[in-house]
Amino acid sequence: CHFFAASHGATDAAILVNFKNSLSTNSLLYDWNVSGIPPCTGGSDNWVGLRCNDDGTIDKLLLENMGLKGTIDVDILMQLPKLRTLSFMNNSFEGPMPEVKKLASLRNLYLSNNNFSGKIDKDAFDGMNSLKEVFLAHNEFTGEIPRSLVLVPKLTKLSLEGNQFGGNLPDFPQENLDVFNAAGNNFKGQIPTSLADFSPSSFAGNPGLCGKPLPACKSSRKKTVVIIAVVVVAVVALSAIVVFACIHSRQNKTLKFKGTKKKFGDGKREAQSSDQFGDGKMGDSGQLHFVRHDRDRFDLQDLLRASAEVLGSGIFGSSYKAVLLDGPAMVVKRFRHMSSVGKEEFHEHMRKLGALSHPNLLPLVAYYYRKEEKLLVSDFIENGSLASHLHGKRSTGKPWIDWPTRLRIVKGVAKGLAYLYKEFPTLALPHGHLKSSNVLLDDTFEPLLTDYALVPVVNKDHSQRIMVAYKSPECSQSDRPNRKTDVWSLGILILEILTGKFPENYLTQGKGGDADLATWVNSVVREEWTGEVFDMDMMRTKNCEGELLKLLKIGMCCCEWNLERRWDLKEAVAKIEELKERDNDDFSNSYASEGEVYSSRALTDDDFSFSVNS
Ligand SMILES: Nc1ncnc2c1ncn2[C@@H]1O[C@H](COP(=O)(O)OP(=O)(O)OP(=O)(O)O)[C@@H](O)[C@H]1O
Repeated sequence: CHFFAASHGATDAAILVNFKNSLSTNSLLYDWNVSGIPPCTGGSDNWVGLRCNDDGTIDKLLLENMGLKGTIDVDILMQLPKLRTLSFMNNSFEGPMPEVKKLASLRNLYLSNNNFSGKIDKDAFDGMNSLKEVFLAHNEFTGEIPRSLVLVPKLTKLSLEGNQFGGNLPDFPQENLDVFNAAGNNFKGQIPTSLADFSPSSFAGNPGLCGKPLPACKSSRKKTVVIIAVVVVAVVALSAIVVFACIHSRQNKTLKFKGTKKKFGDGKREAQSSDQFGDGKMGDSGQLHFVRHDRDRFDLQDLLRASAEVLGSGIFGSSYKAVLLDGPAMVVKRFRHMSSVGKEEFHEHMRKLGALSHPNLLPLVAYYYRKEEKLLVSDFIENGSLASHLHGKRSTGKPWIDWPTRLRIVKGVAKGLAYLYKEFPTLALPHGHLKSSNVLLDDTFEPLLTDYALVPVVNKDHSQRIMVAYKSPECSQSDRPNRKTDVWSLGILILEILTGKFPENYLTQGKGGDADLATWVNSVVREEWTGEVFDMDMMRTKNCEGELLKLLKIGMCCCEWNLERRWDLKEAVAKIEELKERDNDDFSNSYASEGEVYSSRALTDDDFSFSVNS
C-alpha cells in the first residue's frame, strides 16, 4: 500500500511540476519540486496549494492569491484523475475560459478575481455531471450565460458577479441552487421565476433587470394594463349583448348580469393585488434599521435604485458601493452565514455595534435583517483598503506607502483594537477578522477597522472555516480562540505591512503550514539578511531602520505560537505606542548605527529577549 502511494506521488509530482512550468509566474510554488518530498505521501499535503486523498492521489488544487499569471493548461491537469476541486481565485490569469469540460469529474471550480475574458462557448460545461460550485466572479467575461452551464444537473452555487455578461437571465432548473449572484453585469429583462427568491442584491448593478425580487418590469405593468383594458372592453361588450338579449327575450337576466359584473370585479382585484404584491413584499422586507441618530435616513429601495458597483466578493458574500441620489456613497455588505442567530439576539448585537464610536473604527450605519441573509450598511471609503495599497496593481496609480505612514497605520489599528477589547470585555475575539482588506484608509491614511465583532452573529462552522482569527495556531490545532488570538492576527498584519507580502495562511485554511508569513519571516530574519524581508517601497524612507526593526520584532512577538509567551493586547499596544514617529531627518540622526546593524546581519535569539522578559 505504501509503495503504491509513493509511486503515485512520484508520477503526480512530475505532472504538477509540468503544470508549474506552464505558468509564467510561479515563485510561490517553491516546494513543487520533483527531487524533494512527493506531494501526497501517506495522504498528507506536502506541497503548498494541494489537498490529498488518503490513497495519496490529489483531490484539490487550491492555488489562490499567489500572483500566478499565464493561461491554464487543462491537458496537464487531465492527468490527475482524482482531481475534484480547482481553485485559481485571486490571481492574474488571462485569456478565455479554460477548457474545463475536459475535467469531467470536477465538482468545484473557482476562477473568481482573475482577468479571464471573452465569451464562454455554449458547450463549455457539457458533460460536467458532478459539477456543483462554479465561481467566475470579477473577471471580464462577456456574452450570455452558456446553455451548458444552465443545464449542469447538480449545480448548487453560481457566482457570476462583476463581469460583463449580458442577455436575459435563463431559468435554472436545479432545485438545489442555493447561491446565485449575477450582480454588476449587463443582464436585462425579466428575472425568471426560478431565481425570484434570491435576494435583490444578487441582481444589483444590472440596470436592465426587473421583476421579483426587483421592482416589477415596466413592460409587464404595461401588459397588465392592456390586458385589463381588453377585459373591460370585453365585459362591457358582453354586458351590452346580455342586456340586449334580455330585453329581447323578455327574460329576467339580472342575476347573469350581476354575475358577469362580479367576475370583472375579481379580475380587477387580481390585477391590483399582483401589482401590490411586488411593492408590498419589498416594503416589508426592505426595512433598514438605522443604528445611529446622526445619519440621514434612506431605505432599501433607495439603495436598489442607486447606481451600484460590486466592490468585491469576500468570503461572507459580496460588497457593493451604492451612490444614493443626491446623497453619499454607501457600502452594502451581504452576509449569508448568519442564519443560526435568533432575530432578537441579532438586533441586540447590531445595537451594540451601532453604539461604538472610535476614530479608528468604520461605524455601522444601518442593517437589514432576513432569516437567510443580512445586509450591513456603512460609509464608502474612497481611498480603499490597506490590502489594495499594499498588493494592488501598480497600474491603478496608487502611491506607495512610506514608512511613517505605515507606522501611523499600525498605531491606528492598535488603538482601534484596544477600544474593541475595552468595549467587549467578555468576547474571546473582539475583532475576529483583522486583515488588510478589513483596514480601510481615509484620505489622510488614518486606518478604519471594519468587519469587527461579528463572531457572535456568524454561524460557528462558517467562522471556524473562514474567519482570520481561526487561522491562528491555537484555533487551527485545537479550536480554542482566546483573548490573545486577535493579537496573532495583529502580528500577521504588522508583518504584512513590513514585508508587503500577502499572508498566505488566510487562504490555506490555516493548518499551520510552513508557508505562513510568520514562519517565513522568522526563517529569513534568523538565517539570512534581515533587510531582505522588508518591502522595498518602504525603504525609500532614509534611516528608518531602527524603528522598523523594532516593529518587526513586535510583529514576531505577536505571532508567537506559544500562547504563554505571546503578548496580550495591552503589551503589544504599549510596545507599538513606544515607537517613534519622526520625520526623515530625525531618523537619519538617531538611527544610523542601528540601521547598519540591521542591514549587516541576521537577528539572533537575544534580539527577541524582550518578548519573554517584558
Ligand atoms: N466601506 C468600504 N469602503 C471602501 N471599500 C470597502 C468598504 N468595505 C469593503 N471595501 C472593500 O471592498 C472589497 C470587498 O470587501 P468584502 O468585505 O466584501 O471582502 P473582503 O474584505 O475581501 O473579505 P471578507 O468577506 O473576508 O471580509 C475589499 O477590497 C474591501 O477592502
